[in-house]
Amino acid sequence: LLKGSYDAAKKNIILCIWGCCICLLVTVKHEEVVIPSADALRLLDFGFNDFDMSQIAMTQAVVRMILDLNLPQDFSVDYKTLCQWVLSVQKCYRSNVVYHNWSHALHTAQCMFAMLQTKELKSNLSSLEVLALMIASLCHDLDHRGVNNSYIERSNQPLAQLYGHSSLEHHHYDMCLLILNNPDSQMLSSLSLNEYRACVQMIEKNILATDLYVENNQHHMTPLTDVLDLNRSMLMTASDICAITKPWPVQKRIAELVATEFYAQGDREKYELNIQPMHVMDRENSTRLPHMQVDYIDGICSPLYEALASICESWSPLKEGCRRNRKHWQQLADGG
Ligand SMILES: CCCOc1ccc(S(=O)(=O)N2CCN(C)CC2)cc1-c1nc(CC)cc(=O)[nH]1
Ligand SMILES: [Zn+2]
Repeated sequence: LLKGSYDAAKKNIILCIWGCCICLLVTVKHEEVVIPSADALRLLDFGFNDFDMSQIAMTQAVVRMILDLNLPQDFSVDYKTLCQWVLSVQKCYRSNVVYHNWSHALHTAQCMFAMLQTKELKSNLSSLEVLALMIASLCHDLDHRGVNNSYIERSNQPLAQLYGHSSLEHHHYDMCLLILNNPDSQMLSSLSLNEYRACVQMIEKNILATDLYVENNQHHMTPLTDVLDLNRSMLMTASDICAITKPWPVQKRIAELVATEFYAQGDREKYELNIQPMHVMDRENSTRLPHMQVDYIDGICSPLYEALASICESWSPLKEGCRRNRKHWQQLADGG
């Protein structure tokens, strides 16, 4: 009897080892064969755009970026959880929003990835900081409705009741945590408690940093504010607004998407809320668009990209792209 059960047990063990090998092979093969390389997807190129990519290709691009940053190895994230997490994030962007959608999230994450992969940055950021920056880049506009904070506050949407200022950014962060804590997509499940706390705290700061129009004047920042926080929010903003640095045909097309979304909000303010929309959101001023873009570049974009290029030479393409687009917008503003 003993001998028999021993043989049966041995057979089971061999079977299950075989099983593991097979599924391991499939996983490795699956990962190796299906996900194109960063070069093939042009993920290291600041001129990257995802206009001609299918939903699947966009998912693969995110998986490739996370794999190339060694994050699954560093934080023992299994491949299935990684794919589930990416797909969940992708699903929580609204396809009926013309600008603040999954394509914008991918553009933001790809710019972050290209900056992170420069030799200067690779060395002096910890893997945990890189993880927090990539998660925040992908999640920073989750479930965006195509309207800004002031519309939400003035239209008394539930979100306004929920949060005071920066209501949208708080909502994006909450959605990000929701997905991270969902059993099938727990990317952070292997982190220690301290690592987890540090990571979600950085993710919150990174997402709140993308509220472009919050007063960032110095007296709000405590004198001891960690310079790295400032740098992290500079990296987040640089990635968030990277469309202004893209080749002119790409910048022109994205500006049209931004304008379409802004004017749709302006229309809703006029006809639903009976209030006068902000200058920027009123389609009556659409002839002023090139002037506004020049002001946008001079007021927000150039100072940021000039500063970044002075910190890290490899980021100069962002500054140059922004300068080229300013020339195009200035020509249009001059009636060119
Ligand atoms: C393209 C339609 C017009 O787009 C703009 C018009 C004005 C300004 S602004 O910096 O002068 N400023 C913003 C703060 N408001 C409170 C006052 C006005 C920015 C943009 C703009 N923003 C983004 C980021 C979403 C992308 C983009 O390409 N352009
Ligand atoms: Zn954004």
